[in-house]
Amino acid sequence: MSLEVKICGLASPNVIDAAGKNGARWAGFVFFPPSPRYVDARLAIDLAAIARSHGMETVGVYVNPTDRLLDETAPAVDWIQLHGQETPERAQAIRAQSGKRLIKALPIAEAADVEAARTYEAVVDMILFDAKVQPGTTRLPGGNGRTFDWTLLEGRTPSLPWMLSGGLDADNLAQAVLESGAKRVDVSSGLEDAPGLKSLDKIAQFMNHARTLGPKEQTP
Ligand SMILES: O=C(O)c1ccccc1N[C@@H]1O[C@H](COP(=O)(O)O)[C@@H](O)[C@H]1O
Repeated sequence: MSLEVKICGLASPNVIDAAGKNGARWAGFVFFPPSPRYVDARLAIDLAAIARSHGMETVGVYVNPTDRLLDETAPAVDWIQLHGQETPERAQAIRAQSGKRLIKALPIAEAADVEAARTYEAVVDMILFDAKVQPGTTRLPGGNGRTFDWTLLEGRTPSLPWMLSGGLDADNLAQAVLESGAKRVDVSSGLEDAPGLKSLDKIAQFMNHARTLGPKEQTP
């Protein structure tokens, strides 16, 4: 079993085919309109059918979502990734209402940021450690291609499954896994030729590297 990979910001059938054929576990759809990777509910439902036909699980990426958005996109989504300022209470309510598995993204710049994972341990199924962005430098809380100091995760990771993201690509993947100890990774802009435009070659190259890394058994 190689490293488990989520490829995020998928918006067309050929890219989903490439992710599936190359062995990605998760296909991510971004439901945040300012993103160049945004897809609406209707498109996501069609794309989810393709992803599932490859055996992939689907992840909806949300930033402080309304209940209405969660309901509209529900058929496309196996996992909900919360990438905004959702509190543990809000995460718990979304999990109870949707019946789906939850991923909470946490922005990381220093050791104290990693500790925030503890407050979500009882209410989500997975933590995603992503790079913290400086306020005012981008409209997006994720998908910015920025890395953080991966050694910050050493000895501080939560008891529940967690995933690493933030600026990963084929060139830095091995180092990121070595320094962080990640068994699961999430990648988006590092597989693009332009914002929102995934490269089939970059997907294949990244997945080739991922196959040489990671744990020997599948995780929950
Ligand atoms: O990709 C986006 O546009 C996006 C928008 C809003 C919230 C999250 C988003 N993407 C997530 O950001 C991380 C890191 O992405 P990258 O590899 O640094 O480009 C990843 O979890 C995406 O799911």
